[in-house]
Amino acid sequence: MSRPPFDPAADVRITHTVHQGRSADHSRDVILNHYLRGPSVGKGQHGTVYKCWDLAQNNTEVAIKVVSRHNPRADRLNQLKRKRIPRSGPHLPVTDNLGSQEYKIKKEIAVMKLCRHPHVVRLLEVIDDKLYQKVYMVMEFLGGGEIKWRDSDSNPVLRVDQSRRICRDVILGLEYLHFQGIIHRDIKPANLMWTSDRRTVKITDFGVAHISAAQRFVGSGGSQTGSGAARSDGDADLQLLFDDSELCKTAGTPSFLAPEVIFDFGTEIPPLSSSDALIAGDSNSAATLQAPAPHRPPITKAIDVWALGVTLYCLLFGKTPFRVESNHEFALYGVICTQDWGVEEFMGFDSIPTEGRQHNCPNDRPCSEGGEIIKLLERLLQKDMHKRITLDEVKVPPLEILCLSQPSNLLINL
Ligand SMILES: Nc1ncnc2c1ncn2[C@@H]1O[C@H](COP(=O)(O)OP(=O)(O)OP(=O)(O)O)[C@@H](O)[C@H]1O
Repeated sequence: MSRPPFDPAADVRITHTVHQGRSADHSRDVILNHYLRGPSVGKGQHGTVYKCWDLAQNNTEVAIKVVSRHNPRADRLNQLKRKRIPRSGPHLPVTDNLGSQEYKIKKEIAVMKLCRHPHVVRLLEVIDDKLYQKVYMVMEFLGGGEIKWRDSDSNPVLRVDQSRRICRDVILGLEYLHFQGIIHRDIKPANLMWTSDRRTVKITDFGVAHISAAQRFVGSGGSQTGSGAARSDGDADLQLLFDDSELCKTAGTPSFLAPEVIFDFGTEIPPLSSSDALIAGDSNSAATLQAPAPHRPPITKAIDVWALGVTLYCLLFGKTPFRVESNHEFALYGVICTQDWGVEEFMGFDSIPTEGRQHNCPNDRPCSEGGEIIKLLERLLQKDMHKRITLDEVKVPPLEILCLSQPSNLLINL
């Protein structure tokens, strides 16, 4: 078997013994095994994340996500949702049951255990507290926080070169995930975090990620569907945990969902109120609407490429490309599936001219910087997943607008 072109998967310690105590000094801080617990740095749907220090490793900073193995409230809600949502009919349920809390944690850990890459948050240890039914996920600490991309008036706060650099890091991380058969399913700025020195961006939050046996080890180019096969016992275990039919379920964040995920909303568009008309479109928008394909396209890693396009748009313009004025999710899905996106006159905090949509520069002559980026966006935000650019293609000149071949050298000061 040829060696994968990336580092081998991380060695993640699995610990079943748990000692919890208080530090001997006045602070009486909580100590869990050899980790000193600091302040909470975030709360997700399923757990709380704390900044901690690894006392056995020179007080290295780590982040520990604490999750309850069982979350009766979430499990009950899941059951209720399953009962209330009609199984037949033209639309997929918006909030599919992705399984019990325990199943979710198992999947998140299985995904993170496969990963060891400079642009993917690293899982270091899992502490399994059977007595108190808690799981502690010890990760590298990302002290720079989430990417901030807009101000309170939805104006961009990042320069174009900064946005390019962020996307470059995400592409390298995604390329690695996709090679492993991992589809992240929730790429968006909130799941991209800075290291403390703000030099590197890492992909985080594998809460809805999926490992597709069919798409494992097939590279990111060529066919987006792939045909990988299980290679080891470990792979066979992953196949048991991850069922590819789950990929059809709607998971992720509405504004970032690819048209193929919400395909049914493009075939039968819910009525839009006049206020829900596309508000992203402007005089520069290319008005051609793409008719949905007659059959549901497969759900592949191309959904992450679409979400990357939405993310790049957000960083450049301070807003999402598809928007409806009401908070109506179905209306938004209709717009994503059937409407085109528009661009403003300038992009980024440094106001680089976009020069509108549809740049037709000859292949031997590059467009302006803004023009090249819009060309890239056109190919990332391609509604037909078969025509959407692959990550391999993004790296080929002249599209190599994100300087993927160059070492990262841009320090972001925010
Ligand atoms: N490795 C990390 N280092 C520093 N802060 C982190 C790290 N991981 C998560 N956080 C912070 O903790 C917050 C909660 O993260 P978490 O993954 O639990 O929740 P989430 O992103 O809302 O996902 P979910 O919906 O799956 O619970 C994040 O928004 C982030 O601010």
